[in-house]
Amino acid sequence: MQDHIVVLTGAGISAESGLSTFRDNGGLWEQHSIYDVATPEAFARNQELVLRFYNERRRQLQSAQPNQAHQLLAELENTYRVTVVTQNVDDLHERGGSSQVIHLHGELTKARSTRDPGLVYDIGYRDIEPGDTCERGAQLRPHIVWFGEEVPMLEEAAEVVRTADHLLIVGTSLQVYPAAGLVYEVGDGVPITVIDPGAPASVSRARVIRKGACEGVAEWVQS
Ligand SMILES: CC(C)NC(=O)[C@H](Cc1c[nH]c2ccccc12)NC(=O)[C@H](CCCC/N=C(/NCCC(=O)O)S[C@H]1O[C@H](COP(=O)(O)OP(=O)(O)OC[C@H]2O[C@@H](n3cnc4c(N)ncnc43)[C@H](O)[C@@H]2O)[C@@H](O)[C@H]1O)NC(=O)OCc1ccccc1
Repeated sequence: MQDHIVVLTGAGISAESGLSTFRDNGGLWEQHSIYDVATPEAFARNQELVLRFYNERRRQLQSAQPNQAHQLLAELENTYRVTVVTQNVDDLHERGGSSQVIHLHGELTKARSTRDPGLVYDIGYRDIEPGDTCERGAQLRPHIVWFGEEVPMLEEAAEVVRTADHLLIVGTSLQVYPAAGLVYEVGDGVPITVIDPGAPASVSRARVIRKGACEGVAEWVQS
């Protein structure tokens, strides 16, 4: 039975693809307040501003490419069972070749109905405009988990982490919950590796590789 490698990723793994992280200097949350662009209240207050924020990020994503870290994780599937649990809303894991990706916080390339959350549409890199509606005439919104909103994939992700033979954590500050709490679901004695140049100190007994994702994942794969 192949070992099961679970990879928990954050914005840091896409930094070397040119996508800005959230908390680093010049990060997204420096340019925009979470409360103006990433909460249901913000959407109710100023739909146009929120849609523009995600349209800009979707356009940025269209010109971004998966990097060596994304590709190396995909190649691991030749030898191991690999599941990626990501906080990222970009599609770079899939474009890098990963086949098992759980998006905890949604996907930029999808939209959903504001009336019926079950109505989800693939929109590629198209903009969502005020007046764009679902098949029942309700405004569309980004298929993203905003702050204060439930994380529907949480239990499925926790189940995956519980079955890990190795937990690899790449490019996340582990400051957003309940996603950050997933590291505590790993089985006793299961090896944990953190790859992050500014590694958060919070993951006890983890092996830490203080390097960027591309160099760090390459080093880990060789080890
Ligand atoms: C700010 C934080 C304290 N707040 C929260 O966690 C809140 C509130 C909360 C809940 N429980 C708590 C417990 C304690 C405290 C607070 C809370 N959580 C919520 O609101 C969650 C929802 C949270 C999800 C929000 N959506 C996102 N994303 C989509 C949007 C969007 O993308 O626009 S979160 C978003 O921010 C997070 C950013 O974190 P990272 O990805 O780690 O990025 P960051 O910039 O922080 O770090 C980058 C790292 O990379 C490293 N790095 C840099 N360069 C490189 C490099 N080259 N290579 C490798 N690494 C690198 C850096 O060193 C750094 O370590 C990601 O999760 C990302 O998805 N919902 C909820 O609790 O709902 C209730 C509920 C329950 C049931 C029913 C109804 C309601």
